[in-house]
Amino acid sequence: MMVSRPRKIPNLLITGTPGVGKSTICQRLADRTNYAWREVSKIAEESNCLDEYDPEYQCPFLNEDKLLDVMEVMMAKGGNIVDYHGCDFFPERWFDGVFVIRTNNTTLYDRLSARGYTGKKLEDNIQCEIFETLLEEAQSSYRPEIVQELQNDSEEQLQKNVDTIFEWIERWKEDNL
Ligand SMILES: Nc1ncnc2c1ncn2[C@@H]1O[C@H](COP(=O)(O)OP(=O)(O)O)[C@@H](O)[C@H]1O
Repeated sequence: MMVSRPRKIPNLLITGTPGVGKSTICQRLADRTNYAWREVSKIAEESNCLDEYDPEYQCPFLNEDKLLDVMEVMMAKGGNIVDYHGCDFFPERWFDGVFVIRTNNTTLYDRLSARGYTGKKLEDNIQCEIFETLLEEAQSSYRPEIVQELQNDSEEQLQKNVDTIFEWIERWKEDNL
């Protein structure tokens, strides 16, 4: 049996509806910390964790079990910034901090339209943000004290969010020496 040891550096989960700014935040954080930015969609694609195409949502089904096996090794030592628009299937023990990124509906609509989303895909993602689906998913999957919601509509908020997460990392390291 694998014995789990405490991590010296934390693992973070950055989650939220597509378009809220997860990648942008992760990129800046990774540059600043040298932690590994784990784009789950990319890992799934590169590691053949995608099953057949879902015509309704215009994206492939994710083989979650296979993906978790692939990621387990990466997560062991800490120093990971995991980026995904879902969070309830990861093991709770992987994460020390969970950040749910939020964006107001009109801004999100513009960002997703600019990305080429239309029709049901666009509407479903806007609904997902309106109904706070990812926030609820995070709150029901992780201890409330490790879940933080960050509003990310403007460049000013973007910088503030990166600072907030960076400071959280520094504090976590001090508290877990
Ligand atoms: N705080 C922000 N202010 C303005 N534009 C932003 C902000 N955060 C992200 N964006 C822009 O919104 C779009 C979607 O961001 P992205 O990081 O790709 O989102 P996600 O990874 O959640 O899908 C990109 O064009 C990005 O440049």
